[in-house]
Amino acid sequence: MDSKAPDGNAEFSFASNTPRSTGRKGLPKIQTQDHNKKASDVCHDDSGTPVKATTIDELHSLQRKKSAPTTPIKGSQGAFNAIPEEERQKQQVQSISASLASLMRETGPKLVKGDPSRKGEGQQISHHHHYTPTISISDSALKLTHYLYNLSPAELYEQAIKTEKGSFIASSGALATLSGAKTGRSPRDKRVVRDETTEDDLWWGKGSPNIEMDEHTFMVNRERAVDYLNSLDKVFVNDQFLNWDPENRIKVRIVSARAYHSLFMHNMCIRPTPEELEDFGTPDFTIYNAGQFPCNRYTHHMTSSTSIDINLARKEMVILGTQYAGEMKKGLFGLMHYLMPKRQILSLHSGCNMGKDGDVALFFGLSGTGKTTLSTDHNRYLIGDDEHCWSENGVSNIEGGCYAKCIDLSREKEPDIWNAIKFGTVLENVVLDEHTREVDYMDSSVTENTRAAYPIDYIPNAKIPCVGPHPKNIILLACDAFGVLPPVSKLSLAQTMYHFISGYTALPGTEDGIKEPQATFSACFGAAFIMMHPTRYAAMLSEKMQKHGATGWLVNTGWSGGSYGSGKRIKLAYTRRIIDAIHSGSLLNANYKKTEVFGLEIPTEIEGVPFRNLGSCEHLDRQECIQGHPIEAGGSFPEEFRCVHKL
Ligand SMILES: Nc1ncnc2c1ncn2[C@@H]1O[C@H](COP(=O)(O)OP(=O)(O)OP(=O)(O)O)[C@@H](O)[C@H]1O
Ligand SMILES: O=C([O-])CC(=O)C(=O)O
Ligand SMILES: [Ca+2]
Ligand SMILES: [Mn+2]
Repeated sequence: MDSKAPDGNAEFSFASNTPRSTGRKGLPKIQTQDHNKKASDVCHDDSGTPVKATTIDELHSLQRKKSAPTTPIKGSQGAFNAIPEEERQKQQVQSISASLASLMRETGPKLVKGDPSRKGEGQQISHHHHYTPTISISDSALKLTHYLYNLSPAELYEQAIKTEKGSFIASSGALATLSGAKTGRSPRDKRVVRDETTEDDLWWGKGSPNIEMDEHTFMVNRERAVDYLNSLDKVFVNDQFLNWDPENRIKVRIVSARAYHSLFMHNMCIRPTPEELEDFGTPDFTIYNAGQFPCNRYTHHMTSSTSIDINLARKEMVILGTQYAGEMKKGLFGLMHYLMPKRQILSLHSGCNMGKDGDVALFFGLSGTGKTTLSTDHNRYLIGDDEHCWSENGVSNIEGGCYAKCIDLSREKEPDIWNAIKFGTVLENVVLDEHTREVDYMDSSVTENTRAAYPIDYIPNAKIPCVGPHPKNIILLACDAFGVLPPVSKLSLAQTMYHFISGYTALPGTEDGIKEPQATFSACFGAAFIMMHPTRYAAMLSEKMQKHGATGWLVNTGWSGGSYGSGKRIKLAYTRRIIDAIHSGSLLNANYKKTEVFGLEIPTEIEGVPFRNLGSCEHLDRQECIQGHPIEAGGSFPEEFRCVHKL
């Protein structure tokens, strides 16, 4: 990465990276009529060229074209140290066998690549083993496990629809699916192995998100997950990357039972090119997702049927008893919160975008405060919506996709997210019309925490590769249901650190079982994911902000001047204008006054934001109060209306 301004710098130049935003010149015209065609050429049912197949099976085999290799197969090109395709397949089977091996038994698993229901359709059966579907083998040592490796979205759709109840193709083309009983993360069931490696490095005890577990218990759960996965007909394997910073890229393998999980991770992690996949080798970290299978409550430490276990020494994570896909995403984020600070790189629960002049903004905030919504800005380049690293070289996205909340989603307010919900996108726990398969985003019958997971390039102005220079603005988002915080305030470095460490928000949570708004203080705006003590991250943030001259802001995306129940949430359109004024630099130069309560610097006015005293609820518009309070005639600003809400 390079931290220079975009002018003339390929790394940050947009023209080559965003062809979608430019005009589509030079596309061939579609021929709708062939004027040379004579009337006698008109096709009749029996006059077409017959299909080149004599049986139905042959016809079906014609339907599937063999993908041309995207890179020449090196072996056949006579390259020197190239591995022949057959050898590469053998290595892949060995690598995945090693991942799925029981640590207690000497035999197995016996792996076969391909779909068990499509025997003979071009699947590669590993040497010696032959699938014998007529014999039902109960002995795990003899049973074969099929694995489906880095399937494409289309293949994963088919798998999901064939075998996972609750999978539907929504009218938009997205794959609608259910995550089962858990529709949010389970932070009370997130455990981390405490051993010599982690004893001193990690944050333990009161306030820490890391519930400790011992190595032995981890192995019990690991074995349980591996046995479960091997007992299935087939498992999905994804080999992918984390972190767009090439120097700090992490290789991850996800072994899962559901096509939904495989597609989710396909979208959320960085997708390797075929060339990169050839050299993938051994993963740096492996997730075993056996979420349909519970943990055993007789097992030490288990307090429910759910356990999400991280073992940093073994570089493994085991998921039992929850199918909520966000556990995988956030489990890997936890890993980055451990690995990156060890390399002096700050990991951040933040969104990130960049203006046309290369000015980068970070958006911190707890779940639901607006990181995804506000970083997805049609006038700026999206670097990422949720997880980033800030290194000596600048910022890089950890992920390859976005995970947007979609409750009450509308095309008008969030057009880019709306348009990203199309073929390939996973739509979790939404409600759809049983006939038209149209999604009702207002419907929270399954959960308030409905989600869409899509590859970042589904956003037209995504910045690929997802890296950028050092941030200029650090925007702390708080969704304040109590209406205490002003809509925006400028922070000193000390105030930024104070708010970063306390991480205040009050909104309906993502986490399982929390539905009513409640005040939350979550260190680093993501205490559930940090691994070390919050001051460690805060110190790095402070140091980086000082070094690169970044300005801190506190933006309230919730209620202001009146609490939840007595008004409405601040309109997204107004929040966007506040954010625009931060990006443009106009807010930096505005007039400020200090509030008595927090000593916060509050701008006296913001262009396009119809309220005058930003610290109280005299917030008026020509037509309405920003918070939806009733208005009456006779106010002094802007002309004649006044909000009647009394503080
Ligand atoms: N004034 C506002 N500012 C930002 N978001 C708002 C505002 N009013 C309503 N919203 C809604 O709040 C939600 C913010 O969710 P968003 O997905 O951006 O959260 P997030 O911070 O990315 O959370 P997570 O970390 O869980 O992904 C969206 O549904 C958005 O439409
Ligand atoms: O992890 C999830 O479920 C969604 C998310 O981004 C968060 O909660 O911060
Ligand atoms: Ca988000
Ligand atoms: Mn998040």
